[in-house]
Amino acid sequence: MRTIVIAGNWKMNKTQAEALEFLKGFMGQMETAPDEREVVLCAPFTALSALSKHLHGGLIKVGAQNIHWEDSGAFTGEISGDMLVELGVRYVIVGHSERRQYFGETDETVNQRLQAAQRHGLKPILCVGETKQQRDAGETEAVIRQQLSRDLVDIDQSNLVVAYEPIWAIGTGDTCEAKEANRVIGLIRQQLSDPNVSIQYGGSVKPGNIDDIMAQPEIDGALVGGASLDPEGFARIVNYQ
Ligand SMILES: O=C(CO)COP(=O)(O)O
Repeated sequence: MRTIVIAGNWKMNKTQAEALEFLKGFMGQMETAPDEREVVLCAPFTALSALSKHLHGGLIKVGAQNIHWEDSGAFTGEISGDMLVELGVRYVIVGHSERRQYFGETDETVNQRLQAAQRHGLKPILCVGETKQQRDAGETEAVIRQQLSRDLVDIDQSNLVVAYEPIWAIGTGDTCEAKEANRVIGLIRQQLSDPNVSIQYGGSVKPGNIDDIMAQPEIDGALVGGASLDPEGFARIVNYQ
């Protein structure tokens, strides 16, 4: 059975105080959320502890945005699996295009981070997707095939979420057409050995397009950036029809 997973990626937004303020608005609107939808808030490291305390193991899960592959050591600025687990974290985003683009993340380090997440019992959300240039050159399928084949070496697919995030659709308002996202996600599914992996779409998901996206048969959820910062908007996304 494929689980529906709707995750907010707050990126480098919200102080601890702002995260708690968000929860106040968000929780009030979540009472009617269908039980079978997994809802995750992927917050900055500094807000994880406060979020976990307020959510104490309820319907909404806490996620991080990165994890180092070693358990400890001389890795200035990094964070380990043990540190995340201690804070009540359940999910972790790995290989987001912003980390690949700005922080030198490679398929090899993405694979190592995925392995570390699984070793610590965290569910990784692996992000894959093509640039505009690659799409225009007709390379979408090849790029994604290569990312998956390298990122997923020795990864247990029964504890994994994949997010298809076309880079040209991130933060641009230029959402990938729902049918096209469905097509690419279908291709991603063909490359996975476990048919039950949840595959999300990410890239300019908004309250106004979530219903269309979630109506697609291959799409099992969404990874939401900007629109997850607003409690009412994100509640509307979680409560898609
Ligand atoms: O990068 C994203 C989620 O990880 C998508 O961001 P936006 O929803 O702001 O386009």
